[in-house]
Amino acid sequence: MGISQELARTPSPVLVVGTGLLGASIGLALAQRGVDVLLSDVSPSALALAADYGAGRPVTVTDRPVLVVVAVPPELTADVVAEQLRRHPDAVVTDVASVKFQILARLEAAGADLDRYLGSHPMAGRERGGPIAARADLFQGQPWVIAEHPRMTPRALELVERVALDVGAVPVHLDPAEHDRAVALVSHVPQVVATLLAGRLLDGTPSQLALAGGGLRDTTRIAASDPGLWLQILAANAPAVGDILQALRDDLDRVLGALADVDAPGARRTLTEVFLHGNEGVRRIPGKHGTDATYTDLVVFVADRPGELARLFQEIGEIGVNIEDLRLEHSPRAQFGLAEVSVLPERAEELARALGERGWQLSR
Ligand SMILES: NC(=O)c1ccc[n+]([C@@H]2O[C@H](COP(=O)([O-])OP(=O)(O)OC[C@H]3O[C@@H](n4cnc5c(N)ncnc54)[C@H](O)[C@@H]3O)[C@@H](O)[C@H]2O)c1
Ligand SMILES: O=C(O)C(=O)C[C@]1(C(=O)O)C=C[C@@H](O)C=C1
Repeated sequence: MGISQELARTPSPVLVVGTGLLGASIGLALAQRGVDVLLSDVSPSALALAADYGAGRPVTVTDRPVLVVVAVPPELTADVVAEQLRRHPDAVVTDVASVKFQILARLEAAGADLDRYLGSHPMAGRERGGPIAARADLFQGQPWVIAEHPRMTPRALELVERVALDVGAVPVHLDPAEHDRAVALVSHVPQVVATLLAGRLLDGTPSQLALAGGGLRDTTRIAASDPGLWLQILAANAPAVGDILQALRDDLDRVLGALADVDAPGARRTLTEVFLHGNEGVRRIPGKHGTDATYTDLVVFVADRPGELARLFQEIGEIGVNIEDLRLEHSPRAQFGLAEVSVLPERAEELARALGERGWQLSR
């Protein structure tokens, strides 16, 4: 169901350049909120398909976007951003590429108008590209990194934050270099490891592979990702990814040493420690409460007024649902905060409905 126009914080029109998975998903989510979304792509079929799915309408020469969202492959991003800054001298331009430092450095070297550029990165995606894989709810409750830099204007920050919130994401503010180090750990190295692991399956016989279960599927889903995209991501973040892979190689060497003689003194302890570290690591993933308990997260908008959060908790109590976990996100310039409430999955729908009836706005 569409969401009414008044709810959109993002001003119209917004131009999305690159209508693949990310661009079409952003278009769908914004269009559902009533934003006038303009679309552009070098591929006529990607453009037509995104428009057919309802992600927006093809841009015309007379259109004057307030904001441009560049969603093209990483190695083209700096050039396309620079071109959009020139073409639309009054617009703020953002991009959604998976790496941030190199793009900013290239724009700076090219003398681009950095006041109106502010890079970003939604931490949500899929292993399949193209508008056919796009989803309006792709960004729900996911972090959306805003890669702040000293020259950006408050208006640029405000517009990018509004888009992130309108598509249901949670804005996170990070410096571009800090962003690249973080995603090396939580996204780029996991991709390399999943890819290497899946590559090993080439040695498996059909009867061996027929036994594949949930464990293998959980650890290899992203190995189906686009090699071209990932080549560009790794090339732009090579040192940070390399550092973590070196540490991983040391870990593998320890496991290999223990496996070479499992009866040697210390070998079993080494293997146990590897597993205990893994248990500890998985518990550190926010929203992932160990391996034996899963909750459903609801993201509720909370007005920036005294007592609002207390009222939310009280009403959830009245509805009779227990809060299992809670995360708060409040951006200094926004007039509201986001409360991410984790509840038992079987109670989530009932809670969402009851909160909606009581006038709370949920990000979905
Ligand atoms: N795939 C993910 O999971 C994911 C997640 C977060 C961010 N990103 C980032 O989003 C960006 C887009 O990735 P995607 O997965 O949507 O890729 P995609 O291949 O699905 O879409 C990219 C689109 O850009 C178009 N394009 C290429 N060059 C262009 C140009 N010069 N002008 C206009 N359009 C052009 C292509 O025709 C294609 O339709 C990348 O920078 C990627 O790093 C991807
Ligand atoms: O879930 C997936 O399929 C993804 O590939 C998403 C994922 C990630 O690693 O989390 C991949 C790359 C993007 O830059 C952001 C998100």
